[in-house]
Amino acid sequence: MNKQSVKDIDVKGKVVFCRVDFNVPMKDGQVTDETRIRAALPTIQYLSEQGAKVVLASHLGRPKGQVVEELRLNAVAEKLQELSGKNVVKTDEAYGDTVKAEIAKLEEGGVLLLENVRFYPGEEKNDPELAKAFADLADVYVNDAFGAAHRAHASTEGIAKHIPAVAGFLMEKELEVLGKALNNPERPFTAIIGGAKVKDKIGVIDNLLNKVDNIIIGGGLAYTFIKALGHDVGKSLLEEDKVDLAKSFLDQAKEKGVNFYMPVDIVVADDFSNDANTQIVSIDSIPSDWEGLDCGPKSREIYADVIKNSKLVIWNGPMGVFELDAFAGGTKAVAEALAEANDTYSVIGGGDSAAAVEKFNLADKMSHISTGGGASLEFMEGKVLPGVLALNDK
Ligand SMILES: Nc1ncnc2c1ncn2[C@@H]1O[C@H](COP(=O)(O)OP(=O)(O)OP(=O)(O)O)[C@@H](O)[C@H]1O
Ligand SMILES: O=C(O)[C@H](O)COP(=O)(O)O
Repeated sequence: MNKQSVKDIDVKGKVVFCRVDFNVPMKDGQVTDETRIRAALPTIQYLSEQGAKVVLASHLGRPKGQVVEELRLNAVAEKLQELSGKNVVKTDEAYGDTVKAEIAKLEEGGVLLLENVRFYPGEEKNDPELAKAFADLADVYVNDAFGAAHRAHASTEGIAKHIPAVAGFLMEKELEVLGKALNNPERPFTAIIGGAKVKDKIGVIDNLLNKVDNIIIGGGLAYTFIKALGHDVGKSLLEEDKVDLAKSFLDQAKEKGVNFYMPVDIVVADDFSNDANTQIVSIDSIPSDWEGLDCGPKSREIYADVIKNSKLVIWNGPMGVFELDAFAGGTKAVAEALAEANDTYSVIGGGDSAAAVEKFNLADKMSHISTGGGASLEFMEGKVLPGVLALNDK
């Protein structure tokens, strides 16, 4: 990496604004997967041991510039305290005089977590004033939020214009491992894209079509493609205004010789719950009152075959609503195929995909579990991540 890291600077006695990605899955106010918090610990511990005053900043969810009570970082602070064994001070704001006063009370090695930075409209707009307000809290900026490095926001990019800016250990490790896989990828190279953030992910496919040999589409994303083939999708997740784009991807895949795999059968349900009535239907027979929540057994077999014949697989986004056992089969089948494919280098990206692999106890069978979802995808597409670009060169 040609960017400076925490090892290149002296942080003793300095206030370090450390951007982390604590955008973790939550349920009923509790953190349900702590992978991203654990992943940030080496940098936090190091800064603390070096005598820095560690001010952590993160987003959680998409509160769209407003305070959303359920998206406060209090539960995250508690989890961090438990995992790090350090007292973690939590502020209810992310900048300003009250925060400054709390930072002034921190001892060397102390750790403080700011409130969700996305409670402020300026964060996602990369507002220079907000970036300056963040910078005013600290002497040094450390970016360890690989998962948010594809966003040019005030706490991931703007702040780096004001104070010395370096990478944390997690950021370094992610760039190194993913960079190795990407430069000269082993082939066949397969991308598996699923999940629910259709708008985010559909654009990524455009670039991947120039890189990979196989694309597997699953999860909520699949229905926009099923619609593009001219089939009705009932009540399934659908991004109507992306149907034409999906169509064009199918054409491009043909032109470029990329094998494009979509579900051939679907588990549909009459309700979004474990107790729903379900049936397995082919993609041209989704009943109008039902919604597709998982891929069916035939699709799973096809996907497993492609995976086992690949040398490099990147996987982002679950194949179905894996949180509900009734719709976890497709995601589990993909995870198992990856676990069994000994000759395949597997890169898992995305909070939910990582959580799924954990849930099936297969995490240690994967080659690399990235803490980045969209970030790992954009990196693998070959894009320069703004959060990385903004850091000081070596
Ligand atoms: N068919 C479907 N209908 C509705 N939701 C689905 C469907 N399939 C999967 N999902 C949901 O998609 C969610 C995950 O989507 P998401 O795009 O956030 O993936 P991710 O792996 O977390 O990636 P990222 O970190 O980039 O967000 C899960 O909560 C899952 O229940
Ligand atoms: O979960 C992620 O991929 C990162 O935390 C970024 O979140 P975002 O997609 O809401 O920007």
